[in-house]
Amino acid sequence: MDTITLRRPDDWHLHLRDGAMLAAVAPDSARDFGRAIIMPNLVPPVVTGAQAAAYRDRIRAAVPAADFAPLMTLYLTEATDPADVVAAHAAGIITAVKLYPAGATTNSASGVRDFDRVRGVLEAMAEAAIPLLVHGEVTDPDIDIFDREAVFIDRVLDPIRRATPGLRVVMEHITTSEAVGYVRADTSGALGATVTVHHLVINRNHILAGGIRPHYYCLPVAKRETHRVALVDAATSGDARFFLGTDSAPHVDAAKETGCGCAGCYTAPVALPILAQVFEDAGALDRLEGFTSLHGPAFYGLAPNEARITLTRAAEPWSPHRKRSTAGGPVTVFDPGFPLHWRTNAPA
Ligand SMILES: NC(=O)N[C@@H](CC(=O)O)C(=O)O
Ligand SMILES: [Zn+2]
Ligand SMILES: [Zn+2]
Repeated sequence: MDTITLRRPDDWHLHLRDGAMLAAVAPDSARDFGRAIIMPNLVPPVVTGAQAAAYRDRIRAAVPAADFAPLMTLYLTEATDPADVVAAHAAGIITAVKLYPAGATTNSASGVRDFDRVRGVLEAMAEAAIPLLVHGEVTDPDIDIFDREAVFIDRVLDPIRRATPGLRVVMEHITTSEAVGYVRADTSGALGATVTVHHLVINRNHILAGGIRPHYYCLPVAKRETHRVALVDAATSGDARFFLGTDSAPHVDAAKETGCGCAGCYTAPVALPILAQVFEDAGALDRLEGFTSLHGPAFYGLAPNEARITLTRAAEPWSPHRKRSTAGGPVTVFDPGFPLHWRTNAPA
């Protein structure tokens, strides 16, 4: 039996939803993670500091607060008031601001259409060192869905960064070798990227070959195998610009297994066991702690967690719960397609 002990991980991209779904899923993240960047794409979205504070309090009420800290974000719209963003950050209510191109993903209808209209907010954020977190896909219907991330980098992200010197940016849930290359080529020190668990494990064949598998459908959609390999290489390289953001995104089965299914994979309950296997297979278990627990805090200017978590590898695989039950119906837990030998010490 092997064990590894890590500083308690953080999740730098997490969807906890609200209400009954929040109550059902928040404990899964709080068990293994010390902090999480909470995505603001509720319906309606979290757009003001006051709304972020209220949502933070609902999250705190849903989990035993002692060892889980929600780090809140605001959803950037063309009507966002720079002064509200700066004040919410100064008051410690928010950690970052999230940019969704309008229509790019789940609950993104209020996102940005005309990037010139958020220029003032972005400049205020650069000034106050507030990170911009980016869902990096163009929404132009003429652009093939598998190309939307790469095109976003050229058409949107790079121009925004050039126009806003000093702006700290996290490319969220990267899925392509182009994104890995863009981060690696950066010399500003102001660019990072989160990598999900599922994008380290699946490629587009998992979604489409041999039958359509809605629980592997997420956005950005998984790409071909060469891109998955590039992501594993980035995550296991020790490069501190890459860190874990699970993008754990629960939807009830009824919303996934339907004629027009929602995007999102629910990975929180199995994220660390899967990651340990990915890093072991890459011969990089010694770099797991950097990816899960050190690089993210460093980018955000925070100390790593003091608490530790132990992962144990047993010869016999264990079987995670396949469903998380919620008041709205069951949510399917992500299946990596390989046996899980690693397990966290926290109660399952
Ligand atoms: N990743 C997803 O496929 N879905 C996320 C939204 C997002 O992160 O883009 C969700 O909120 O369900
Ligand atoms: Zn997204
Ligand atoms: Zn997300």
